[in-house]
Amino acid sequence: MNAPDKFFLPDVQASADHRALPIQRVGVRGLRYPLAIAAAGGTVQHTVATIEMTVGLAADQKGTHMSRFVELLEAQHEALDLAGVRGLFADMLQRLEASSGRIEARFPWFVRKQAPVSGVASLLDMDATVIVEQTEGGSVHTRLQVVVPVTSLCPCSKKISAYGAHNQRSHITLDVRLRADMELDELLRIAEEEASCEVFGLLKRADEKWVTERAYDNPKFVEDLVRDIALRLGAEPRVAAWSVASENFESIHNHSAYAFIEGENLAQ
Ligand SMILES: Nc1nc2c(ncn2[C@@H]2O[C@H](COP(=O)(O)OP(=O)(O)OP(=O)(O)O)[C@@H](O)[C@H]2O)c(=O)[nH]1
Repeated sequence: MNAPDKFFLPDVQASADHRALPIQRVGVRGLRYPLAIAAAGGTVQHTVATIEMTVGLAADQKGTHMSRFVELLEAQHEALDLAGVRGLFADMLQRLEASSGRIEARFPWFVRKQAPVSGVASLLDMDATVIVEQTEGGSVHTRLQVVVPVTSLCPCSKKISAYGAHNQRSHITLDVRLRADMELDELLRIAEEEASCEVFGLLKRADEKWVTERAYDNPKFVEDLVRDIALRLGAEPRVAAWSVASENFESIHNHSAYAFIEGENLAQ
């Protein structure tokens, strides 16, 4: 079927608007697309991202040209590192004739880990989000967000009990605005190192003994988790601003313990 001749189709989006109201963000969201992510060591991980791409719209313009966001993704054939996402962002502003915008790509990220005693390898999955944004007149910011699963063991329960201590899985969300690029795996390691213990996809009995005893030796409140990770991010020169949230899925309640902390790193 021949596409109708565009010369006879009015371009409503390009028409004028008279309400004197600029729009900060307009575009597409909930767009699921396969993405190739360039990771450390030259590896490439293929995943599926849920994408939001928006731009600012001037007060005198009726609509943005939404087809162009998807055209940009269609034209993306190289694996993306953070510089690549910033390049896609610059192309978006240019293609949509905009001076502000935001790209957010949320995707599952897999890390291959070795069990602590047996050394058996397996994958750990976590949620990751990359955001590149520029507000009107502002500079381009790159943000990473990861949700890391860890074990937390309660210091109070350990202190007051004759034996044992309640412990549970926790989700720790690290959100960093970068001065210089970091790898997702670096943020994962910071969260795991400050937890009672890290978690693994595959553990043999010798490993299970190791993780059980390590958690017991590293009791952490939800407050400890966010403060200890905040100290690490606060000391990281590649981070300009950060927030840490921990949700502990308490094994003694039908609700979670939760803490959130945020801060900025003064430029060195
Ligand atoms: N701005 C805007 N566009 C919409 C809306 N609803 C649907 N559309 C999109 O309008 C698109 C078509 O408009 P454009 O992207 O401008 O398409 P086009 O004019 O043929 O392409 P260009 O010549 O590149 O502008 C479709 O892909 C729809 O997804 C809306 O609420 N606002």
